[in-house]
Amino acid sequence: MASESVKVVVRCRPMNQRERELNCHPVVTVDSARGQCFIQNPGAADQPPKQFTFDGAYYMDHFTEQIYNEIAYPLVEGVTEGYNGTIFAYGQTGSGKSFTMQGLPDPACQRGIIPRAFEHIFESVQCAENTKFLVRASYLEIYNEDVRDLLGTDAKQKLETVNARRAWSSSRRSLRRGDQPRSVASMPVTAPRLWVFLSEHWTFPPRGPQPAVEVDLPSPVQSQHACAGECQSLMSISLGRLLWRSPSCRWGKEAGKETGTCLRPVG
Ligand SMILES: Nc1ncnc2c1ncn2[C@@H]1O[C@H](COP(=O)(O)OP(=O)(O)OP(=O)(O)O)[C@@H](O)[C@H]1O
Repeated sequence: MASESVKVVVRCRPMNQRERELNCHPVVTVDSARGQCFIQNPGAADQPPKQFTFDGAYYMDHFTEQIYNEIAYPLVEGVTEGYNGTIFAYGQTGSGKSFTMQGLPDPACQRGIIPRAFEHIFESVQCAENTKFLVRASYLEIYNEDVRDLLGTDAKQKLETVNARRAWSSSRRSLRRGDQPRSVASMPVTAPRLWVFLSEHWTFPPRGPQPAVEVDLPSPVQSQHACAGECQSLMSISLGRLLWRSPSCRWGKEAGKETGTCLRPVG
């Protein structure tokens, strides 16, 4: 596969019962070795099929296991080394997004990408030496313009959204403040340098007087979270790759205590 940061793969699902009953004919063929997909116009069988090339192309007989190993595995490995990664499925309703992402428990080769990634991450955590990990999971749904926390106490409650201009000016302030205690020039050349994303989570404590900014360093950086009490993460923005770590690195623990990763916005 090419080494671009964004990779696109396509998966063609088998026809469903309705399509078979309607006597539909497949118009898609796939050349997996070349990552190519061909679509034949059924009304113009004499014309050559339209050809599309992707980073990967999978047909109806491919299993999610193979897709995980070829596409998701390297990305999840990167996450365990401190890189950010996202996998998302896109397609019209009924095209197989849930089938690929969540999958079936049985047969095992069709288990989805999400449970496979969880297993992969926790295996890596178990095998790691001299590194502490903090694994957090959130499960949000964005439906139309509404955001809901599916793991929240009331999964039907819509989360509050913030004015983007206000969020950005606060983010800049947070970045400037976070830059000050950051050691850059004094970093020993031999220090274990990791490219780490600084991601910012806007959080809204249900019972707190002020919103807190939580700066989260993804694994393998040891991270303690600033947010006191119950908070609901609304969005996560990757702002840059900023920090390094050594085994003795310590991060702030309490909200408002401005050490390490812990920040509070001025206004
Ligand atoms: N690769 C596949 N092999 C076998 N069956 C599949 C495959 N992909 C999808 N299906 C089946 O097709 C149907 C629709 O798939 P799925 O529910 O994953 O679609 P979806 O894109 O998540 O739809 P929606 O957007 O409506 O939630 C399901 O019955 C699923 O089992």
